[in-house]
Amino acid sequence: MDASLRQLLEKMPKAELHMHIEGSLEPELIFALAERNGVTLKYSSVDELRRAYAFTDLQSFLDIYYAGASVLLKEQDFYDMTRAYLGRAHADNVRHAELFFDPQTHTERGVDFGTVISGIHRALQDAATEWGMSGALIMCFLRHLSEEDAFATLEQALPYRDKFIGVGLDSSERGHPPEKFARVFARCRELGLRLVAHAGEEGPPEYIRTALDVLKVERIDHGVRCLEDAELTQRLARDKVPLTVCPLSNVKLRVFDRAADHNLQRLLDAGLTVTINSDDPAYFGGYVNDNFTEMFSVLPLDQRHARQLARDSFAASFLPEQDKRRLMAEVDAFFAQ
Ligand code: HPA
Ligand SMILES: [Zn+2]
Repeated sequence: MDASLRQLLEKMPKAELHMHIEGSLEPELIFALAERNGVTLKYSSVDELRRAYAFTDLQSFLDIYYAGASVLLKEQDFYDMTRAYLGRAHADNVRHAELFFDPQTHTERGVDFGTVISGIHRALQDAATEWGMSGALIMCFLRHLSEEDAFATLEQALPYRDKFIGVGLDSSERGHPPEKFARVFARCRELGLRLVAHAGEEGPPEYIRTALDVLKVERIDHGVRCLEDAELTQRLARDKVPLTVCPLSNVKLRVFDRAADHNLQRLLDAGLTVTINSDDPAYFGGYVNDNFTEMFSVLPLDQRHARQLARDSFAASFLPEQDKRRLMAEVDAFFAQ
């Protein structure tokens, strides 16, 4: 890729819409927090932990990801983790970040819901004050757990309703179809929450369809397997349902064998609204700009694609309309230079 295209990708204003905050925990921070909190890890060093990041599928990643999150106990731990991510995102010129968090990973270990959300939220407030970066939180339900568990989590979340804008669905996809959470999502909808779900990452296109029809989600996280179903692809294009695509994640979790095999270009050619995101940057080998530069290095994408991806990152966000328009105008001004 030529240097000027790389510069554009790195410097253009962008939003990140698919990032699990627990997936931003770098091994160094995991060890620092383990020491601070007296938590014993299965790994004896940062290097040994990093060497364990050789995943074969989604589940092999999730096992290590949940183990890493076990060092998070105090409000300050959640703050420090989020602060570190936002600093990296700011350096990548992320102007708006919608972050997933997994409360059940923490409440299961006896950490209070309020501790989790308060620490993450305080870091977002500081990033807004210091860097003018906006942010929002999306609470994810772990789909390998029960509907009852999800309802209990929603109850715990309600006193903090002002601190998150929506809900999502993550963790082990296969065998846990969206309809398992139909009633929880219906309740969240009544509460005025924004709705998203992971679908069509490892799971079949059918899960994308039921996420739309049964859960009534507004965006699909990943969704890359939609291309296996022509009618579904047409529907996604026609209805402008955004897909939050995470290229390095897809390669690390073997959804595609190599970056060059990624279907990003075909998704764009099909007229879909696509955004590029980092998913779990500490585990998958890069932050959002690394995802952009990798895809533009191996696929025949050009400056027009870059502009479209930047614009659509704001268009697909849950920002108020006037903020979307302002940020998309900034993208246009940036590319007009
Ligand atoms: O990519 C993912 N898929 C499902 N669950 C997850 N939880 C963190 N990252 C992911
Ligand atoms: Zn994800």
